[in-house]
Amino acid sequence: MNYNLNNTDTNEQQSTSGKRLLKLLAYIKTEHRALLGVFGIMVISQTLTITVPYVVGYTIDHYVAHKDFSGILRCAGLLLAIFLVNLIFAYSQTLMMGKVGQRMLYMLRSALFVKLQELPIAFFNQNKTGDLISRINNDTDKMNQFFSQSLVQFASGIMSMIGAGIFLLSINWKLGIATLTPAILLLLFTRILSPLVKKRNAANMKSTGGMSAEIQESLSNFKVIIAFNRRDYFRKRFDQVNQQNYKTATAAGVLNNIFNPVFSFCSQIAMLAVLAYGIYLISAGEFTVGLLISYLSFSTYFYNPIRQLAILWTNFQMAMAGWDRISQILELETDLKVIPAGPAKENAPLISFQHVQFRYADSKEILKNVSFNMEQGKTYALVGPTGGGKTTTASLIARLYDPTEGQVLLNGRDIRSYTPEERTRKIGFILQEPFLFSGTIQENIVYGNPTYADYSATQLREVMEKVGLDALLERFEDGLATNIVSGNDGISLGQKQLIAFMRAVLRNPDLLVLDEATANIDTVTEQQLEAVLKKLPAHTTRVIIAHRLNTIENADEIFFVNNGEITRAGSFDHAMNMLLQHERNT
Ligand SMILES: Nc1ncnc2c1ncn2[C@@H]1O[C@H](COP(=O)(O)OP(=O)(O)OP(=O)(O)O)[C@@H](O)[C@H]1O
Repeated sequence: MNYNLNNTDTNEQQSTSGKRLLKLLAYIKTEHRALLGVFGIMVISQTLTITVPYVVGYTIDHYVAHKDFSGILRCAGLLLAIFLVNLIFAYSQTLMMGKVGQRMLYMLRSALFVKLQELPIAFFNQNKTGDLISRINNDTDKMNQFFSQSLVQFASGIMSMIGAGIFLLSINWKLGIATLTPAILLLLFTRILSPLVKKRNAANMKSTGGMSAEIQESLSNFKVIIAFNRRDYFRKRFDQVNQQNYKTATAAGVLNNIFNPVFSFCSQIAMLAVLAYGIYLISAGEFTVGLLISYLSFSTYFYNPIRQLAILWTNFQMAMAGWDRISQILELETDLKVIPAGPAKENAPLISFQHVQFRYADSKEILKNVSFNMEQGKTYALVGPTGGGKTTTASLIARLYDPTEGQVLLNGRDIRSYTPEERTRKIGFILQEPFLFSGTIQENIVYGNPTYADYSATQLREVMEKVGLDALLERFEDGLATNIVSGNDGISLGQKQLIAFMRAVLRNPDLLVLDEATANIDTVTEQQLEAVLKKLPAHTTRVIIAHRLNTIENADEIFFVNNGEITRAGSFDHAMNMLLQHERNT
């Protein structure tokens, strides 16, 4: 399945953006109370604000003209009251929307993180970590900025425009039309440019994601870069993505910034129209000075929000481009679905590959029509040349991927019919490069193991002594309390493999897969590890992938994995002959 987020068809993206917007509304639905509250406050505050120019005009025509100072004072008092109420309203709105924005940020980041936990390994193979981090950090923040800062201004701007528009048309419809005509041109201008603005902002976010991926890649490989003196190479690569980001940011900026001056110009033209036509109407005796002053204020109330809307529209476009990138992840479904369990075959082997074919996305066929069985309690070894397909076979046994064709059966039942919990309880997998997270060894080895999650260090040690893991624990100075820092060098690869080994054995699985699990371990420790393997319950099946041949000497059966085929290699000597034969032929 194609999980590549940067390789989706842009047409497909555009056609679904309406649906995505609906999904965003579904997210906002949980905030409906806060949004309704803010909206209510906004309606009152805008209604009050819109009366201000009218009160000013009325004061000029009725009190200023007749030098009625008490009337002027009463009006000034009324205006002060309106301003104070609006001050309180504005503060409450900002506070409420700030919280809505933060809650949205929290919700979106959680939803993204949960989704990432659900997605299969193929997704992580096809996408760069840096780009994913950029989506979780930067793109969600664009949405937060829009909701916490821009949405209120956006909505109150529109309300102010509607109110001012009504006043402008009702006071004098001819003057009203003259004032509003430039706004219609602006609307057309915005409609024409908006798709391009969104596209350029999306391109900019994509290149920010690319830059983040580049930084992540070079920081996580800095030792190799220094060891091979490849600093210049990576500097050039970074320079390329940085330049690309600069170009896309400039291209987006050119369009983002075009609205403000054009909008200002149109509002100035509208003012000019009001002044010219208004003065003409006054001289013809059809209008008063007070009304003209009210009119000028109303046109400001109409055009000022438009100018703000230009900026807010850009923020909206950026938020939407961010939302597109976020919802691309949220919409993904894992293709490793749990299917309904069919009847299990009786007396079935533990693992059975039936006509299995497999290819990675965009790769050639890695396994071609492969069939074999693995029985309970036996030890199997997978041998073969580098890149032959051993890890791939083990990954299919653990259902890290599904076969492209054919079936993998676990205890006679399609492996796809087991829930991830059932499957991981049955199958333990020690990867070539084990994953450890920051915490103590104890936390790392009871990871995902509910049986020992609440055990004290002493209780856990007792369990480990019974299965012979205590000898391995002694390799660490502070035993179970030894601190691990993920991604840090305080621990060797061999030590990491030991911890992963202890973690897998403690889960007491029916099937234990060791993928090069002893490749970085000294011979003495390897013997200790073998002793633990021998002490495993009789029903435990072991699948060992190893290049070091002594590791597989005691296997009950050896499979030779090469060129898409898996062949029973029979005895150890026969397997060695096959390997040697292969080396001679290549
Ligand atoms: N995530 C992936 N995406 C695409 N191709 C892959 C991926 N992982 C492995 N391959 C390809 O699949 C083939 C088999 O790889 P695999 O890791 O299974 O071999 P292996 O026998 O375990 O090799 P090694 O002994 O070096 O560990 C190789 O050609 C490899 O390039």
